[in-house]
Amino acid sequence: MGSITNPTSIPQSIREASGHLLHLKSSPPSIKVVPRSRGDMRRRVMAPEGRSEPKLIHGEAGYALEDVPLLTDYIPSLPKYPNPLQKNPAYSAVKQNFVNVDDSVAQKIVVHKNSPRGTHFRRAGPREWVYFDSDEVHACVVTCGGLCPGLNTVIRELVCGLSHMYGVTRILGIEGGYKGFYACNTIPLTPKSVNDIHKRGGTILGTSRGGHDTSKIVDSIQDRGINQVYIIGGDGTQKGASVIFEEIKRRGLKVAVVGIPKTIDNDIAVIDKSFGFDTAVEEAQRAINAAHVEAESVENGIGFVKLMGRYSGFIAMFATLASRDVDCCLIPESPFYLEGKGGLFEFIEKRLKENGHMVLVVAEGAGQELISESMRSKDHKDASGNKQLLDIGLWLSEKIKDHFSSKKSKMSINLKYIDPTYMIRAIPSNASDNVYCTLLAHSAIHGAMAGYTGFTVGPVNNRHAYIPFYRVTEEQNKVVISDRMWARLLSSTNQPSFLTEKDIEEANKKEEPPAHKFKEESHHDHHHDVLRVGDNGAADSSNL
Ligand SMILES: Nc1ncnc2c1ncn2[C@@H]1O[C@H](COP(=O)(O)OP(=O)(O)OP(=O)(O)O)[C@@H](O)[C@H]1O
Ligand SMILES: O=P(O)(O)OC[C@H]1O[C@](O)(CO)[C@@H](O)[C@@H]1O
Ligand SMILES: [Mg+2]
Repeated sequence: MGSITNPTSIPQSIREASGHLLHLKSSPPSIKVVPRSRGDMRRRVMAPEGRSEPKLIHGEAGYALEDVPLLTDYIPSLPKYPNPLQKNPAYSAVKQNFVNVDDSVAQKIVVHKNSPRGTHFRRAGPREWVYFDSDEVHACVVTCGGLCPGLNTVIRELVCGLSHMYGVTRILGIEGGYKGFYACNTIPLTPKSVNDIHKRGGTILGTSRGGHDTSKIVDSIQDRGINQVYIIGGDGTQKGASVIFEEIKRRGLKVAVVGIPKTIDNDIAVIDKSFGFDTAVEEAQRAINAAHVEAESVENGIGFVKLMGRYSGFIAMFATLASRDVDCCLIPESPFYLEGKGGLFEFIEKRLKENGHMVLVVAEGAGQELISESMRSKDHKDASGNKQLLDIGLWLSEKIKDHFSSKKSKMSINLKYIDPTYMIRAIPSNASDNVYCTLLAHSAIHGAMAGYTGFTVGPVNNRHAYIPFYRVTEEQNKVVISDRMWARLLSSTNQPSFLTEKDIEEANKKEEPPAHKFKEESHHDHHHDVLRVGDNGAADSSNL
């Protein structure tokens, strides 16, 4: 048995700092330094109205812990219990059952001799003491937003993990997303009922956009006596979870609110990558292969594939990098133009002359400004307030066809358009995503049992961590076109960047860190912050 420390015995400096921060009322400016005590530098970041103050603990050499709330922050005298994992046969041979209470995960792993240690998050994992007796737990699981491979695996692993690790018997599935709390049925979930759901795509609970009525949701949680809420969803869902946490805290309820990040677009900030992303990239290969076969079988064939990616072009970028058959990849983050020197039409003509065929991949959010210019369309939104995109695939296919069939062009082309967008997210998750989903679910459960709340769980540099909601909702994860990963794509496809000097300037400006981030970390390698897949984790762009 390893380091056994009471989870409430957070070091004095940390407890003082957290307590101090929690009780201060906000006022300008956005960052304030509170008095230092021996080597412990504490800095306070103001929260928007209605949101809890962040729990920030600063230590030596620029160390910063962005901690997550504990139920005991607002319910001080909660009883605690020894973690039942100590007696669990599955864990009997484990050398260190519990993570050290001081363990934290560094957000940046590429450092220089004199660079500050930077932001850290609390490491996920089981704690020696828990704040829920197993019989007392009444958990619920809800899935919100769009589909993503692996949703059913996470549901399964939450149910089996709660049951097998902590002996929990009362777990409720909320049907139909957030509005299901007050407008749909619930279903009891047991290890038996979820046994083989991971083999199916979609979510057995159903999902929805919109319908986030905080009071009704929290009323429902309170009325049903639910005390652990597991919320699986994307950036919008995590914002919703944050509001639910605040309301639960305001009412003083002993309810842990845990977010599990889900997004096929990989647009959630801080975490290495989202579950289902690898599966989606793999499935996209089938469409790209088909496009390639079609294109190379005819004269001047163009295989054109549209993939998902509303604001972030990760699926298109990674599907392109994985495939090697793609001649040009267009993503929302990188502007492009059609006509004239250096434009897309000129490149298509050149590539067709060289190779006789080509494959084009476009993320659905790419080139939206070009379409809206030409169509003068209205801004349509979905039920969650997300912008409804114009179909770049159909629009661009027509534009390419029109261009090459015009009198000006001396080349006739044969374009085949493939739109597999929903097919890549409606499938079950692959093996590695399944394992990832298990770790996410287990980390989420350990956190809730240990009394942590108001957090999203996820891997940061390959270590699972508890991340405060505000950190995953304040910005979206996007492909950074001034990073070397995008350069790798450009050199792999050998396509033009379509960027003007002005675009490059804009791209660099967009990398400015949010205003509240600490000075210590803002002056260096910020780009590592933004491109997790391929930048921060296993495939660190600067190491390849
Ligand atoms: N700012 C917000 N505050 C409260 N609830 C929100 C907010 N934004 C979104 N939600 C709620 O979260 C749920 C899911 O949001 P959304 O449809 O944007 O999907 P998502 O979670 O971002 O997933 P994805 O985009 O990956 O499909 C919806 O029920 C929506 O009402
Ligand atoms: O049609 P739906 O279900 O609203 O989902 C489409 C959107 O969901 C996502 O998969 C995730 O946000 C986007 O890529 C896509 O634009
Ligand atoms: Mg979203």
